[in-house]
Order: sequence, then structure tokens, then C-alpha cells
Amino acid sequence: MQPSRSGLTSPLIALTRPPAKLNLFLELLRRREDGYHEIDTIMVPIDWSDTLRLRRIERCGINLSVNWSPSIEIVAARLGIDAKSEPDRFDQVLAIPTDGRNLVHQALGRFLDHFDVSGGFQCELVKSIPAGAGMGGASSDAAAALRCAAQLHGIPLNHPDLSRLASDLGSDVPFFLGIDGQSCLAARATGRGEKVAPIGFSSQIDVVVVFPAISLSTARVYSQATVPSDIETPDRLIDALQGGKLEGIAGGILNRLQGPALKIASQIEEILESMWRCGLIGCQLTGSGSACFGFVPSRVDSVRAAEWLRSQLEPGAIVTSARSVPVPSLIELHQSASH
Ligand SMILES: C[C@@](CO)(OP(=O)(O)O)[C@H](O)COP(=O)(O)OP(=O)(O)OC[C@H]1O[C@@H](n2ccc(N)nc2=O)[C@H](O)[C@@H]1O
Ligand SMILES: Nc1ncnc2c1ncn2[C@@H]1O[C@H](COP(=O)(O)OP(=O)(O)O)[C@@H](O)[C@H]1O
Repeated sequence: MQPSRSGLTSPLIALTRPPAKLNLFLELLRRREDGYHEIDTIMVPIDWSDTLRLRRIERCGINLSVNWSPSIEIVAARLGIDAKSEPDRFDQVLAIPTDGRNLVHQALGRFLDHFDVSGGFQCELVKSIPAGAGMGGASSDAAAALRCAAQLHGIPLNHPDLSRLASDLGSDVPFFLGIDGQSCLAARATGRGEKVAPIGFSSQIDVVVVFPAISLSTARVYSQATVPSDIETPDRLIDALQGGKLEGIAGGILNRLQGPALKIASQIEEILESMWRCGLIGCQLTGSGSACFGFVPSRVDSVRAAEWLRSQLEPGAIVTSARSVPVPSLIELHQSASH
């Protein structure tokens, strides 16, 4: 800990904004004996992000608080969920655990055990990324927590054990951790998703993302999926990404989990239809859903399309214009005001 002017220690706060991701391509290669699927996926991080603040505390253990931005009431109102008349749905979509069920709690617990460091952590998580949306919010938060914890303990951010911890936490977590500390705008992930390779690609992508107020369980969607006999590759998409050609990108997308997700939640089909009608191109579900995205040529177009879709779909869905950003997210270090 850093000494303050008064001579007492003043803990540092690590602040970062874990981004969401979109799966532009997701093919199922085979179902494994352990129940996981070998996949081939192309992921892009976007600027729809949570906020995570972490500081070391002397007391052992993890103290985690979770709030919604701008507030749970405003998010619920946009989603058209009434806490009093639909308490189960409210909980299913908006209740985020603060105990060991939260992936941030698990990440910090495993960090403390693995590196055998003294004390604990106080963590404030502000959610903006919907849960059960296929946007990887929990995974991104967990990767951010591992990186902030390493930073506060002077452990190099490219320490190989962090990758192992990330992979044990969930298949999507290594993507958000970044590869050897390098930042990247798009990556191809294979294995169960934990083998990540950056794609050389430097342009930005503008999209509109719609979260249709339903949380889908990743395990349930995978359990309804079938490995196809003709497996597709993302080669065309990768070429288009590297060439920066929007039509090529939109033409190369695929999500083998879209069919099973639509079977579970058929209302997603109407959302996709509205997105096509609005002029977005390459409209598709991300990951195991329920959020969908579509491409536009520029930021101006995404803001305009999001406004129109909002007038059609809200309340009942959250519509956001978004742009690709690099992973991992930057960490800012601040001196804590009180201790
Ligand atoms: C579908 C994807 C696409 O990026 O994202 P989300 O929709 O969850 O964001 C990922 O494959 C999700 O990764 P993640 O959310 O980390 O899943 P995990 O916690 O590892 O696994 C949850 C469950 O999903 C199934 N699962 C997950 C990954 C995989 N390659 N095959 C699977 O069959 C397994 O039943 C597993 O028990
Ligand atoms: N930090 C977290 N943020 C959001 N959800 C979390 C978190 N930790 C655990 N969860 C649980 O994980 C599930 C959703 O995970 P998430 O990554 O947001 O969705 P998806 O797998 O669809 O991308 C929910 O059941 C939620 O309760």
C-alpha cells in the first residue's frame, strides 16, 4: 500500500470498464465427452461496458457490491418489467448475485488462494451490460477483476497463471483478459472458447444492439444445439474484417446457436425482423442470446437507427448504438479519498 501525506497508508483503487462482446461468427465443431462443445468463434468487444472498482482491504475475504447504471428502476422501466407484478421476471433479468455465485467474487477468491496473498478485496461493480444476453458481461467482469487484482498486487498482467485462472472461471473469460497483454479489436477463439488468437484488424465496427428483456441460460441453449454435418469456417469473415468491407463482414457472419435460442424464446425473431426493417445489415443473435446486433456504416447511422428502434421497441427492450473497442480494458489507478 502507498504511504499518504499523513503517514498512514492510503489504498489505491483500480478502476476499469469491462466491455461486452459480440460473436460475429460461432460454429459448433463437435460435442465433447465433458459436455462442452468445441467451437470456432469470432468475437469483437464493444463500448457497452460495466464499471469495476477494486481496492485491497486488510480483512480477509471479498466484499462485493453490485448496482445498475443509471439505476435498477430506470433499467427495469426501459425493459418494461414491473417489480411488483412480475417479481420472478424482475429477479431473473435484473438480480445479480453479490456472493460466490458472482463471477467477480469467484475470480477474486481464486486469485487470493492461488497467489496466497494476505487480506482481501472490496469491489464495486456497476452493471450496464444485460445478464444472460450473450454479451459476456459476467466473463468480462471476471477478467477485469483478475487484472485489477494483479495490478494492485504488483503481479505482471501477462502472468501465465492469470490465463489459467481465467480459463477455469469460464470459456469466454480468456478473451477479455487479452493475449500476452496485447490489445486487440477482434479475436478468433477455439477449443471450448478459451484458446484465443487475435485477428489483425484495425478498423472500427458500428452496430446497433438490442436486448429483448429475456435472460437465456448458456447451458440450456447449448443443450438444444446440434453439431452440423457441414461445418462452416470464418475465413470469409476474417478476410472481410481485414479488408474493412462492411458488406463482406455482414455476409460472412454465422451463429449456430441462433436456431436453438429462437426455439426457446421465439420473440427474438420479431426483434430481428424490426432490426432488418430498420435498415441494419447482417442482423444476428450474439452468443447464446438473447441480444441481437446489426451493422451500420457509421456512428451517425447507428445513433439514428437506435433512436428509431427505441421508438418501436422500448419499453420492452434496451436499444443501444455501439462501436468496437479493444480488449483488455485500460486500468486507471486512483488514490482512495478515505481509508
Ligand atoms: C455462447 C458463448 C459464445 O461466446 O457466450 P455467451 O452466450 O455465454 O456469452 C460461450 O461459448 C459461452 O461461454 P461461457 O459463458 O464462458 O460458458 P461456460 O461458463 O464456460 O459454460 C456454461 C455452459 O455452457 C455450455 N458450453 C459452454 C461453452 C462451450 N464451448 N460449450 C458448451 O457446451 C456447457 O454446458 C457449460 O456448462
Ligand atoms: N458479474 C456478473 N454480471 C452479470 N451476471 C453475473 C455475474 N456473475 C454471475 N452472473 C450470473 O451469470 C449469468 C449471466 O452471465 P452473463 O455473462 O451476463 O451472460 P451471457 O453468458 O449470456 O453472456 C446470470 O445468471 C447471472 O446471475
